[in-house]
Amino acid sequence: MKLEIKNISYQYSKKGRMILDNFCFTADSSERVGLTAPSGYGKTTLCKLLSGYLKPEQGEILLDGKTLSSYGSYCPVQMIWQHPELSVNPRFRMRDVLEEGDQIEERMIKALGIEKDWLNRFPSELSGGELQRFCIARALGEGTKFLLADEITTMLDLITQSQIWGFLLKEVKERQIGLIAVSHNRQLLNQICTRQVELDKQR
Ligand SMILES: Nc1ncnc2c1ncn2[C@@H]1O[C@H](COP(=O)(O)OP(=O)(O)OP(=O)(O)O)[C@@H](O)[C@H]1O
Repeated sequence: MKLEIKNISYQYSKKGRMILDNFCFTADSSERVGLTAPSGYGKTTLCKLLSGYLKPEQGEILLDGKTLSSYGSYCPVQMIWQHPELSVNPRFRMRDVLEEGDQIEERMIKALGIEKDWLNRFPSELSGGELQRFCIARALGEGTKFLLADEITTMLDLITQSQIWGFLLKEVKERQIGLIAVSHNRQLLNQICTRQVELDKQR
């Protein structure tokens, strides 16, 4: 599948800076693309546009030639955020957090090291690494075709980082899910990506 960004422009307010200005980009689901740029250049904004959280003022985003909204209620481009505690409903038990997504296979829960007992807890009763595992599972529903990983392991220790990336790489390769990974860690991107793209500062 092909994810295309055609001439996207975006600014948060009319008087604000153009975060993306006539920006174009294409990725195939066989690829793992590393997205780099200094802080504030618009990497997260681009991910939010790509996953439908923000609407572009100009331009379009197409998956295999069709707009994301034409794919129904589950967006095939899923985003995993840097701060898992901000991306889950604090009033939901973890079992319900998982159910917000598409159908999630039991084997993924196991492979991510999610323990049965955690399913009954609230987000505040888990560590950041434990919580991020749930966010990763939730983003990997059956209908996912592209995964956007925005600094998803920055706050985790090296062992947890390596477990999470080991799982993710295997999963995206086996299921032919395209990956766009945002990180300031070049070494990580060199290891996991098939190519890297530097986002330029727009005017
Ligand atoms: N909701 C918002 N309202 C107004 N401006 C915003 C909003 N969100 C982000 N911005 C601004 O948009 C610019 C791009 O932010 P973004 O988070 O996309 O950058 P980034 O490249 O991901 O940065 P970092 O590497 O620090 O995470 C920044 O100048 C930021 O202050």
